[in-house]
Amino acid sequence: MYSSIRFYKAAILCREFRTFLGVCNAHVRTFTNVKDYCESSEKLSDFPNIPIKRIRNFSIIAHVDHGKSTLADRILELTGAIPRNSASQILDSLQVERERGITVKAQTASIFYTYKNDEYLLNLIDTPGHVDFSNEVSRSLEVCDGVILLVDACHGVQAQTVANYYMAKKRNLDVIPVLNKIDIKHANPEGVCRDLQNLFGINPNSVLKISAKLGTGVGTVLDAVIERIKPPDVNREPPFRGLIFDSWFDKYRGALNLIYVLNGSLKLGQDIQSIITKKSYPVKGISILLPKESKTEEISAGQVGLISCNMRNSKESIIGDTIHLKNENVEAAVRFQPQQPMVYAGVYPADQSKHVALRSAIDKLVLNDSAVTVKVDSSPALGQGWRLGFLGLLHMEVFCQRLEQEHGTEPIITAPSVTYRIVLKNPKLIKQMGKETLEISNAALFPEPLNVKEYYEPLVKGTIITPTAYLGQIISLCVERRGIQESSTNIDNDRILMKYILPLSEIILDFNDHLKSISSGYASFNYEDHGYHLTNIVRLDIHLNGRPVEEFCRIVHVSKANAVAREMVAKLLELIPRQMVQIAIQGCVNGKVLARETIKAYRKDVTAKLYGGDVTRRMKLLRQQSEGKKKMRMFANIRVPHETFINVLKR
Ligand SMILES: Nc1nc2c(ncn2[C@@H]2O[C@H](COP(=O)(O)OP(=O)(O)OP(=O)(O)O)[C@@H](O)[C@H]2O)c(=O)[nH]1
Repeated sequence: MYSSIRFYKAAILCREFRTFLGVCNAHVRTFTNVKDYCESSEKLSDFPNIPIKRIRNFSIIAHVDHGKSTLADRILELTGAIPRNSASQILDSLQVERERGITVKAQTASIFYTYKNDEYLLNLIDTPGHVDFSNEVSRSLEVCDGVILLVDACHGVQAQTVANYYMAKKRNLDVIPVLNKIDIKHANPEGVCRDLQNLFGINPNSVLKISAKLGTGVGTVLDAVIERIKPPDVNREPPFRGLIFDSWFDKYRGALNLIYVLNGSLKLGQDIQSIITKKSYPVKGISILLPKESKTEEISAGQVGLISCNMRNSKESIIGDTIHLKNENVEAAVRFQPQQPMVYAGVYPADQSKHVALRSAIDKLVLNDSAVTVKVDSSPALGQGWRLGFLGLLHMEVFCQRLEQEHGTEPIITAPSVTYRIVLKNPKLIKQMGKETLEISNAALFPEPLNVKEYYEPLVKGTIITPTAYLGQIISLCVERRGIQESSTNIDNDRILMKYILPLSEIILDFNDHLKSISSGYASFNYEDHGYHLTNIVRLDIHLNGRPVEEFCRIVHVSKANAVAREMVAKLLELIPRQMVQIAIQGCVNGKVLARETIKAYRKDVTAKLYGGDVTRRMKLLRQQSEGKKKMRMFANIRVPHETFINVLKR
């Protein structure tokens, strides 16, 4: 059976060539038409029989912009999965990824590669680099046996390189160190190799040097994947067991589940059951992502396939769930450790009549972004909505952008906040709440200070890697953000790695942006959870014409209340457009006004039609106008543009 794969290949093969620059033992083909390749039923009919020892499952991990998606493109081209000179960043298929030029979703592609005359199936996962999407990386690593650790040969080891390396090592994955961008003139491969040796003990001789942009050495990377990454440790014997590691919603087929087969095999038409929900479904379709979806009849252990099974309710598809054949007993695969959200924000429909549509959009999107948590919430000003938990501000922005772009909704997003722990002292309130410690992320629910015994805030352990030239400014930034230095290590003569304990609330909004701007883009930052710590916080209210606007209120550290109040009021002055009434913007803590600005009303020239000098008439008209405005102010419905809610929070 397996030999027919080769027969098929011979038929559609345009040409075989050796990698044009790398040292490569492999035979690599290109195809004239990617459709031929993807839609060959003959090839895919033999797919389940590919021996386990000829399968490799691997991810490309790296710091932001070190070239993961570019390398994925070159690998797909080299193996003939996509035609040469296809659109770039083929696996970054979301509109938000193309617009922002970043990967936000891990993407899988199954590719075929011939190495020393043997056919191999490689399952490649391109992962995001930004810390806000590290959930995607850790989820992807659960179904991999090895990783390509890509490092930019100009910028060297960065904060996410360190985090990703340890994430891979913790899972006992084989690591292939690869230096990218060696085509750039000031690349310093030797220096970066030394850093890899100093930091991780990586032998410089094992480091591959490539240019993903030009394709230089990409063949050697594929050879190393086969030589250095172990085949999957799975079993083809029944019973069938599969792990759902990604899912998304298709309007015709319902929830689609990307599964990694751990045991046995799964055939079209069989009935599968979820270990968590106990619900069962007939398998309506099985496809392989080549990267285009290509139908097959069966997949077996070690392989990755997309299953459609008429799962209409997106909540039934759970990342980390184990599926098995109906009425069979299997053990659950190890569940992914869900990452705890770091930032919370309220999401409301701009128009309450769109509530159902927004709820359905959120449900569908959460299916594709399992790191987001959803709780029902309501606000007097914005009506019924939800409180969503995100891994960071960029994650929140991307999610909201996807809600708009992919689902045509227009949500209002409230101030993002971290979760504070508040220990109450008022016995009546404790009884009413049913607990002594409250977890509060919504400033609107902040209890009266006289009822509170202690406040706690979340901390993170941050890793900063920077050239020593920017050290002074970076230390000042960390001090300003209430950071405490834990350690500092020289990576080499020019670069330093520092560990800081920082309050999460001080870094979620713009810490990274500031760090980048003061270091001309050279410093990098990564963080991990570091528990809760005693603190002193207050609720800062923003009043518009004397009325508190709940969506703007924030929990701030006492030492920052004055500065934040002034800053927010000044920002709102810029962001709220002038209107027919005068608008007073005030920042208040416990009823005390800390800052105030006024937006002047438009002054319609009611005297325009008066020609000449009738002063008394002119004054009368102006008086009438001002009386009218007083009335308007009382009923004034101040128009605050949507983006103000997010923009006001960026420093
Ligand atoms: N000169 C040069 N540029 C490269 C090379 N590889 C990637 N780039 C460029 O580096 C930039 C970032 O590349 P991406 O592939 O988007 O990086 P990424 O790691 O996938 O980025 P994220 O997914 O956002 O983390 C792009 O402008 C690429 O064209 C290379 O080998 N040489």
